[in-house]
Amino acid sequence: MKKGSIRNIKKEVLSDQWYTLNKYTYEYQKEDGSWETQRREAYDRGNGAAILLYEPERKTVILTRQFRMPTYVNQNTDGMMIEVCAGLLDDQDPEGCIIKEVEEETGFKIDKVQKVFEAYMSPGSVTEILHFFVAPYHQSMKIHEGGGAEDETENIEVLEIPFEEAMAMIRSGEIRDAKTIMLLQYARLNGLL
Ligand SMILES: Nc1nc2c(ncn2[C@@H]2O[C@H](COP(=O)(O)OP(=O)(O)O[C@H]3O[C@H](CO)[C@@H](O)[C@H](O)[C@@H]3O)[C@@H](O)[C@H]2O)c(=O)[nH]1
Ligand SMILES: [Mg+2]
Repeated sequence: MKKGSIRNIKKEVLSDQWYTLNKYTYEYQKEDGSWETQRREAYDRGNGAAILLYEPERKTVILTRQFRMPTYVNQNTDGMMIEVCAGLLDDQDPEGCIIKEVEEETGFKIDKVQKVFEAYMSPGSVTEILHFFVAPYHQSMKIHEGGGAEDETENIEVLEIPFEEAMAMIRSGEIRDAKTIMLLQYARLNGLL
């Protein structure tokens, strides 16, 4: 039977600039009960929240387009990514965070969101848990242009796209952000649109 317990955990900070890269050394108990020493690096940038805004009558969704440097250095020619609205929690609760993030990034003022699931997005290397939400929107909720917080260099473009077109963009590879694919597929599976 798998034991899977660990002991003697030691943490070493490798980098602590914008976010934190830690290296953990620990003993891991194997199936036969013996202990082996393992080393793993874990990138800690806190937890996050993401949301699909959808308009049931017009069958559209709100997505964002922004430059993502880590993708630019790995096969994404112009570094631009089409994503659902998302942000880091900092010290907020996931629901409060996503409502604020929606207003900053998309310019929509919403007050009700539905949590649909949460997920570790890259469990071998990143500590983050991402909280996933959906919420209907309407043009009357638009209070400004969006684009990201004034003090952050986000330069976010807000897109309103027919749901079917967004699904086709997954197939064509124009959308290849995991959280966005997960929420669009949730919408399809649950008949939101
Ligand atoms: N100066 C500086 N700024 C940074 C750095 N890394 C990120 N930023 C800035 O930090 C801000 C974070 O913006 P949020 O909207 O809060 O987060 P996010 O980057 O959109 O994160 C969302 O997407 C991620 C990628 O899918 C998710 O990992 C995350 O949970 C969240 O959903 C952005 O303005 C970004 O440019 C850095 O190394 N240096
Ligand atoms: Mg964001």
